[in-house]
Amino acid sequence: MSEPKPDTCPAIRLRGIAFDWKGKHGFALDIPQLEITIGEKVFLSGESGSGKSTLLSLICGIVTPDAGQLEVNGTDLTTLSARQKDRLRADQIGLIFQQFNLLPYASPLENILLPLSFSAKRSQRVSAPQQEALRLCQALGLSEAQVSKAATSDLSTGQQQRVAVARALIGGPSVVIADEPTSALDAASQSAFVDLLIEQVEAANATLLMVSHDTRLAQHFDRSISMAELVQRGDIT
Ligand SMILES: Nc1ncnc2c1ncn2[C@@H]1O[C@H](COP(=O)(O)OP(=O)(O)OP(=O)(O)O)[C@@H](O)[C@H]1O
Repeated sequence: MSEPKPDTCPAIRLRGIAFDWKGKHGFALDIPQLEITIGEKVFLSGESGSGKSTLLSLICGIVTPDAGQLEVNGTDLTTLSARQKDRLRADQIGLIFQQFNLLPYASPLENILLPLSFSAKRSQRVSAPQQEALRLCQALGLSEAQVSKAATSDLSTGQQQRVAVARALIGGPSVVIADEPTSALDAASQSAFVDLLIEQVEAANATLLMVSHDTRLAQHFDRSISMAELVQRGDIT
């Protein structure tokens, strides 16, 4: 179930998605269609509160649509149990959060290796985990001394962001989802960080969907879409 299908199906495919956060003033999201092909790097923008994070949560299987189809590598998440969705997410999706969600008192290396303990599939793809973590860190501009620090909270914001990327990429997930990963960085570092992220996503042959408010970053991507476009007329690939 949780192995990517080897054919030409899109990495992400949504059809007729309807979702609302239940409650008195529940926010509703309707997305006629969205298709992201394997290896594509897509930039997603939208006003605050337009539903970007909600859409990412749907794609990751964290929340379930009320209607429609939502496929990741050809598997329709709406047909899976909660446990199967957790497995698919652990095996196939690398996540980078706005606030990094790193364990502050664990070392950077321990943080990076964490996804391997949640996914046998990702673990199997890495024969020497420590070396692979160091290789990723080196590619992302983190020195061995920085990665070897006792606590991740001892690193700078930019360094922690790189740790978060290495954690998302380890074990070769086929899809990388990044929610405002540059918001804690200064303007000068943002562009360089996105270049680095894209370079590593390409090296891993992964698909990238990144959310940001900063539309200047869109130029680094294969395609840029906005929530307004998605919701009003659907996404045409
Ligand atoms: N867990 C939740 N429960 C109820 N409502 C929620 C929840 N998460 C988000 N919402 C609501 O859904 C709407 C869209 O929020 P979402 O975080 O998806 O937007 P966003 O475009 O990512 O915003 P921002 O750019 O400010 O992060 C908001 O009205 C928000 O209050």
